[in-house]
Amino acid sequence: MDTSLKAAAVVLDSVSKSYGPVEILKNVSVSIAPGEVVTLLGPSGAGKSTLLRCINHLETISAGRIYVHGKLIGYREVGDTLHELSDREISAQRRSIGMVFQSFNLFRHMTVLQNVMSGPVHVLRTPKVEAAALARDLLEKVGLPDKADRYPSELSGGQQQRVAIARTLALAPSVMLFDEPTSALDPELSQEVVATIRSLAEQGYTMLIATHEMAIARDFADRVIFMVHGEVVEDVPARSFFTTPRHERSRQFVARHAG
Ligand SMILES: Nc1ncnc2c1ncn2[C@@H]1O[C@H](COP(=O)(O)OP(=O)(O)OP(=O)(O)O)[C@@H](O)[C@H]1O
Repeated sequence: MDTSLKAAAVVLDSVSKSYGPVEILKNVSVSIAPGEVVTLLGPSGAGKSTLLRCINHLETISAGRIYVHGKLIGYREVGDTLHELSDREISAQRRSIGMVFQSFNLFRHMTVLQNVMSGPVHVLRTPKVEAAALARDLLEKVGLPDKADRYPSELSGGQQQRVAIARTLALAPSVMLFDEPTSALDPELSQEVVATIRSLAEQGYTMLIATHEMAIARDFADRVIFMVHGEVVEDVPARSFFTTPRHERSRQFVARHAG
């Protein structure tokens, strides 16, 4: 394995993904360094969600390789042959990759605290007292220290998404993937979630964020990867994507979304 591959947090090496005859990701190669914050932009249907879902093996890729911190995702390589990992091994890999979804996915029958501690207790077998202390720290981190005993239905959408972020952090992921984390929220609540993501960025988390929220891309992301029809059209520092987009499609996208 070459050293750049080992040093990167996430590597997609010539990844393709098809559903039947339709190619959704086309030969995508991307590398993300530890601590980097990368936004994935592109029109609806570009393949952003699919790309994120391939990284934690929620989707099986059709060709190429994906590595997270040097570990091949979903497979074991023996010579030139790939052998699929067992469900157990795949679950273990997923644990190190946090994913935050558009729809929060909280357990409705559990309190906020129980939601955040559920991963450590059930997945990592952390003792409950320790898991509760960790969960309280994380609720503090996402700005919700006073909501521990509430149920998700008692919170705003923005607060629920911040609980979902705390729950993902509870498994101490080495990489965080966000799939449209603000698109179910109205603009004011989106801003709370953006502020939480910004604070994680400042703390050095490695993050790949598919979003239509330009504030994330423009204000604190390091890089923008712009996709159209399953292909990476631009992979550039965030600032230059907005000031000097290179491709016609990027120019149109910036004009439409970034005012
Ligand atoms: N399970 C599936 N079977 C067949 N086609 C699929 C499946 N999942 C996604 N697709 C197709 O793959 C393409 C990319 O979808 P994807 O959700 O990854 O795009 P996206 O860039 O995230 O879009 P959006 O911004 O609207 O969320 C779309 O044309 C979609 O219809």
